[in-house]
Amino acid sequence: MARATPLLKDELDIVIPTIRNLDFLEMWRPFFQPYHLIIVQDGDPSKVIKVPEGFDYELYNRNDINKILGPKASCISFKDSACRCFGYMVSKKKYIYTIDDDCFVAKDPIGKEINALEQHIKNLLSPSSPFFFNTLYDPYREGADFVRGYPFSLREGVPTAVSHGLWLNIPDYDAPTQLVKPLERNTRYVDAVMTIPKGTLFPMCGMNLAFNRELIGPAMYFGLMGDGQPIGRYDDMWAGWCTKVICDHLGLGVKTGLPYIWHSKASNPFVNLKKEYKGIYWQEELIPFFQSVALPKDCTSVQKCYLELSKQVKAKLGKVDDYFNKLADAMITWIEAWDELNPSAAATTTAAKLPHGSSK
Ligand SMILES: O=c1ccn([C@@H]2O[C@H](COP(=O)(O)OP(=O)(O)O[C@H]3O[C@@H](CO)[C@H](O)[C@H]3O)[C@@H](O)[C@H]2O)c(=O)[nH]1
Ligand SMILES: [Mn+2]
Repeated sequence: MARATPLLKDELDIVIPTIRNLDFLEMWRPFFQPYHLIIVQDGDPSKVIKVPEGFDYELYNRNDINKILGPKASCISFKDSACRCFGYMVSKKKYIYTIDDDCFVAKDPIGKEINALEQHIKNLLSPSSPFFFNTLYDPYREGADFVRGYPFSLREGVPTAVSHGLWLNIPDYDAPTQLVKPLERNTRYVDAVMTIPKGTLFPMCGMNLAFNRELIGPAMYFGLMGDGQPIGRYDDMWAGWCTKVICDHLGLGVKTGLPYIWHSKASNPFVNLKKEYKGIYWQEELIPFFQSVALPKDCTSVQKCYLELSKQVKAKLGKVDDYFNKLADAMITWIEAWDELNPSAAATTTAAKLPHGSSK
């Protein structure tokens, strides 16, 4: 029987930020080989990154990024995994999956290898239900449905923009938690996918993440981190907070849960603490800011939402630290660069029809 064409084979790019050889791909070969990879090489551009034979990929190092973006390259972080967002920008595909190079194929409770990419695709291709919580989790999953009392007017759901996967073994803990619980491993496999309700923020981890680039790509800017910046390991968090408020505004869904990957390497908690510590107290001001963000009705595209967000970041967070003035400017540069590299798609995302006529 002819082998079925892998789902979204020509509509999805896999983006990998890296500072090392990509031997980890050997384990993913059965699942990733049919797909195009975009490798964003961080750090020393003269280092040669070895990619296993048989993968179709494009690789960008810092020299390439500077050449392609010119002065706008200033918005792409250096010496931090945040550089991965350059891969989102240069991709021409509808979907993105991004994974770290210390993430491997996990096994489910019956020992079956998990095709994380396949599960993310299922998550992205089925609707989300942000306006009313379904207690039986994902109602669109085989063998589940909406439970009694769930309004029929809401059962159509909304388009899914983001699929946030999880991790067995090394959990994505912040440095203080890592220091207090150095031996803790995540062994709990929760067989669930759920939509994060509208109005609720979440800590988006970039390790095992997929999204619909056409719906939400311009919001997936992994904020300025690494070399020359006062903070690290908040790039994905920043992108997640911006993405969620924009998804809520445009009536798009964000899911979390399956699939799991096996996260193999715990990074150094002391190095992590140095990177994170400002973020640990800044976020006590950032979260109330994002919770109070109101985007005007005329923000009908991701780009317009993002530029409005940048304005509010500068106005309300610039006083927290000058870093946020820089970040607000970098957010604008990111959109300019995005639209330069993606002219046809620029400013096209329109607000999905909100059920119940609900609006901001
Ligand atoms: O300077 C760098 C360092 C690393 N990378 C690449 O980025 C990912 C993640 O690196 P690593 O696994 O060492 O980091 P973690 O502490 O486990 O995870 C952090 O990364 C983010 C999640 O993706 C988040 O901030 C933390 O969870 C690997 O692919 C490295 O090769 C890099 O590009 N530049
Ligand atoms: Mn890691």
